[in-house]
Amino acid sequence: MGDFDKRKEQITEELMRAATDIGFFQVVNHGISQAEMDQAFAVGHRFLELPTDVKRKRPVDKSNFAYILGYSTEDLSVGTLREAMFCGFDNARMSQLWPAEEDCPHFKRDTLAWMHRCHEVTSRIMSCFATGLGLPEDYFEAALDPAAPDNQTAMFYNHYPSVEGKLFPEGALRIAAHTDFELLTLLFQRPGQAGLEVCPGIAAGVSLDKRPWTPIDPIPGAITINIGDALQYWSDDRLKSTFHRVRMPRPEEYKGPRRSIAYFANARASTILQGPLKKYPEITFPEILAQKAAYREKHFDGKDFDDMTDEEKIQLHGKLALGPEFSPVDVEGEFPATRAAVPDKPALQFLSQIRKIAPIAG
Ligand SMILES: O=C(O)CCC(=O)C(=O)O
Ligand SMILES: [Fe+2]
Repeated sequence: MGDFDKRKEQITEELMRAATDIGFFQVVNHGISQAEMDQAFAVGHRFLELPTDVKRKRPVDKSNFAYILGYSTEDLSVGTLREAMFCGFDNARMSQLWPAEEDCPHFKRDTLAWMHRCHEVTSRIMSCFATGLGLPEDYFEAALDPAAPDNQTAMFYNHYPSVEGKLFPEGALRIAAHTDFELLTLLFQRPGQAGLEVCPGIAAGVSLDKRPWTPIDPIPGAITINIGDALQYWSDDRLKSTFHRVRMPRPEEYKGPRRSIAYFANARASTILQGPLKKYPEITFPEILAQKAAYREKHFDGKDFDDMTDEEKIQLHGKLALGPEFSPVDVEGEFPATRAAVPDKPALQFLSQIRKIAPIAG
């Protein structure tokens, strides 16, 4: 992305090609230095290495849709955990969740500075997508505004504990196959800590494990970027939200702790999403989640996302995130398609089940 202003047209073309085809890509010369990335990992470390009781002073807050904040551990398959600190921009909810200065000096200052750097990259990429979709280049800008009280962007400092010496079944995963819900994910990986894989081109009727998974190995200095469900919706399915997962290390691979940072850029809760082609009805992000939740209740009897078969996951993604059959009518009865009528609770339950957030044991 170097010489962005001069090369914007070419960069837009390349980003559109990657996003309309695979939906996952890596960018370099994006303006964030290796030193800044290392510093961000160090800040995340500084918090995640605190004693558990200190971290638990800022327990995860799931009170708002997909926008979860605070310290969480997730109970994943085979008894492994991902622990993470979820941070938002400096709004009312987040203000309760910053660690105390004496527990983790400068965490808030450093994290916010880092999130603003991620916002700058996001902003440039989204301006390219706006142009590529035939919209004014600042089309997405207001939806991403870090200062808006209903901003829903979250940045995760992730830690997947070491699996050294642990036994796990073949095919075990550190994160099961899923698509991201939001607009755009910026993922920062550590060299030598592989495991992320993608499976583009999902179509209902084809099981995930019957399709080839392609590794997205860390490239020093690069940012791995993917489209989320909300942007697929907002782009009339032109930009693709793609299934991905993190697999366990193979016998010959590094098995120590795995760290990543994920910046989930999201539209403000009040943003009305509808693509220029008007393929789908106007909707807000919280409503997308409510629709998914209702669909899941109706068709999968409230089944936990991690317990779904691949086929069911694909169905849920295809039908509701966004596939051609998407329509509020899918959930008629339970969810009138009026904005004010959509309750937030089912979406919330749905999300917490998908992410399987559970308090740390012991
Ligand atoms: O940690 C990673 O490499 C991927 C994380 C991820 O896919 C997610 O949190 O949605
Ligand atoms: Fe993801």
